[in-house]
Amino acid sequence: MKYKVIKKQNSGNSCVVCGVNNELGLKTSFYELENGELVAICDTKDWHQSYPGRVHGGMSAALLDETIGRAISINDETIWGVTVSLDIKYKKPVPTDATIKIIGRITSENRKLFEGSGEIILPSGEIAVTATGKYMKMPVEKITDGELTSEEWKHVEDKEKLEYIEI
Ligand SMILES: CCCCC/C=C\C/C=C\C/C=C\C/C=C\CCCC(=O)SCCNC(=O)CCNC(=O)[C@H](O)C(C)(C)COP(=O)(O)OP(=O)(O)OC[C@H]1O[C@@H](n2cnc3c(N)ncnc32)[C@H](O)[C@@H]1OP(=O)(O)O
Repeated sequence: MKYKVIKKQNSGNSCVVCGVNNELGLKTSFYELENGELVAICDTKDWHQSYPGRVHGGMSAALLDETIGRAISINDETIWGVTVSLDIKYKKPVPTDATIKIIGRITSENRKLFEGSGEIILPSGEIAVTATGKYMKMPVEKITDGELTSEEWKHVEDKEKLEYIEI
């Protein structure tokens, strides 16, 4: 199904998942959709492998962790969190040199914690990895011991603006 993109989220600078200046990272982009979910898109590379041709399970976990963790900011971009637990199920190999999508959503929230779920979707449309995660809400100044500078957290325009994403 095709969903309208409501907003592209900001990118980090050095983050292994979303950092635009991390040459070995996944350089993932995140889009808020009309259905209230977050979708991430990235190109897996040879240097993200465990076995040849297969993305390292830790990279898949990092992608799901960040996608679920970012989904909380769809309704309030001042909420940040740190992961307290993450449960991953690897159902199919994720190939290197592929464009993959990662979906994340929030399933529950209270004053201190939030929980969510997500999936990695292969180019074929098959679900390769699923996850559930729990996060503790924390002000960004407490997470980083620093300021949220425009270098560390910025809007990056796509070469071609994505209007819709097919999931
Ligand atoms: C400045 C620039 C920044 C720009 C950022 C750029 C790029 C970043 C990329 C993306 C950013 C966007 C969003 C991404 C979101 C997620 C992505 C990945 C996030 C991570 O990659 S993050 C790394 C891994 N993660 C950690 O690094 C956490 C390490 N850990 C701790 O730091 C502590 O563990 C802490 C603080 C969590 C708790 O410590 P604490 O001392 O406060 O804990 P304490 O025991 O006192 O618990 C207090 C109350 O929480 C309850 N509680 C605790 N744990 C619980 C659990 N598991 N389940 C249920 N309840 C729990 C207790 O029951 C108690 O409740 P009560 O008060 O009611 O008794």
